[in-house]
Amino acid sequence: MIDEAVTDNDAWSVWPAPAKLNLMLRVVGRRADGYHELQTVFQFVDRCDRLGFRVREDGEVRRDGELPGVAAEADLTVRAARALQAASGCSLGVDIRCEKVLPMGGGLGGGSSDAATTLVALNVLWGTGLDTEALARLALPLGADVPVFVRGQAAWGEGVGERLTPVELPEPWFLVLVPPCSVSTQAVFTHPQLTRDSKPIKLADFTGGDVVNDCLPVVRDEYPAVADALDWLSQWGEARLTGTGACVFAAFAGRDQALAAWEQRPAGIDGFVARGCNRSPLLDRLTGIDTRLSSRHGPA
Ligand SMILES: C[C@@](CO)(OP(=O)(O)O)[C@H](O)COP(=O)(O)OP(=O)(O)OC[C@H]1O[C@@H](n2ccc(N)nc2=O)[C@H](O)[C@@H]1O
Ligand SMILES: Nc1ncnc2c1ncn2[C@@H]1O[C@H](COP(=O)(O)OP(=O)(O)O)[C@@H](O)[C@H]1O
Repeated sequence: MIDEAVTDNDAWSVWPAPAKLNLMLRVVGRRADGYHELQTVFQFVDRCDRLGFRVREDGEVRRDGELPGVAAEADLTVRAARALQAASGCSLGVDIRCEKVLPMGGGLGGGSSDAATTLVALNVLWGTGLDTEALARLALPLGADVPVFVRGQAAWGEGVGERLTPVELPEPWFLVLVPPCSVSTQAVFTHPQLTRDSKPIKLADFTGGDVVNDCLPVVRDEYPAVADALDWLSQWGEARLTGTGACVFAAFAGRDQALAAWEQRPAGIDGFVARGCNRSPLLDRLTGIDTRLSSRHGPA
């Protein structure tokens, strides 16, 4: 986290890195390499980390500021910048600032989104000119969720999340709760009780109401704070887990209803209200249509 707010000016170019929600998640198999085959639906929300980039002539990639628990060399923004340099032969470098808004390890994909925004923004700022397919190929080794952020469209995802089919979904308001615990993705996927053989479904089953997250029973059992958040949220509608958690969410028809529920939250729980978006704020930034961020920036 950096003290100085990231602001657009002559030197720094500022780009959003939105969160995602997994509106459902089925674990339908396990590959030889231990990774799990999933079916999931990704939708973005207009709650974003903010990344600042300042191009350097000397080819160095540097993180400007600290991110607690993440060394600069392990930072997905730094790794993404290096991957783009290597793939394109670009001799330029960059300073990268990250104003962290999204909780880390919460199933909102903040780190993956930061990586994707770095690829998309530097492709413009460095003039490397890779097309979306090439950027998505660079994205996958950085993390299973990075390609969907590069493409920037709500999607039906299969495989480990790399086989993506764009979908048009309702765009409700969400109340997202951030329970005071961190869930390890790896721990959930290696848990002996995890269901790994769910029957694959079709998109129509999801739109018809099949919104199960197969990770939920394991996460509920292991993390009482997540169970409490789900129980509280379920008074307002279907309470769901995003990814492997820890964040949970429920959909509301309007912002006011979501905010009214938020006002009544139990003590000691963090969270926010945000709008679901089929088109990511990153894609809007890329095409210069930046209206969603300014008009829809979620409260709380
Ligand atoms: C589950 C999902 C759903 O969107 O979200 P999160 O809860 O992490 O946000 C993702 O597939 C997570 O993607 P991502 O967070 O990029 O995972 P990675 O860093 O690639 O993997 C972390 C670890 O989880 C396990 N893993 C991950 C994805 C997968 N399909 N099968 C797995 O078995 C592997 O042990 C891997 O070492
Ligand atoms: N720029 C970054 N922002 C957040 N996390 C990062 C970043 N770079 C590396 N990481 C690592 O990635 C992990 C997963 O982060 P994140 O994508 O936010 O959560 P999740 O995968 O649960 O949605 C973090 O715990 C952190 O160790």
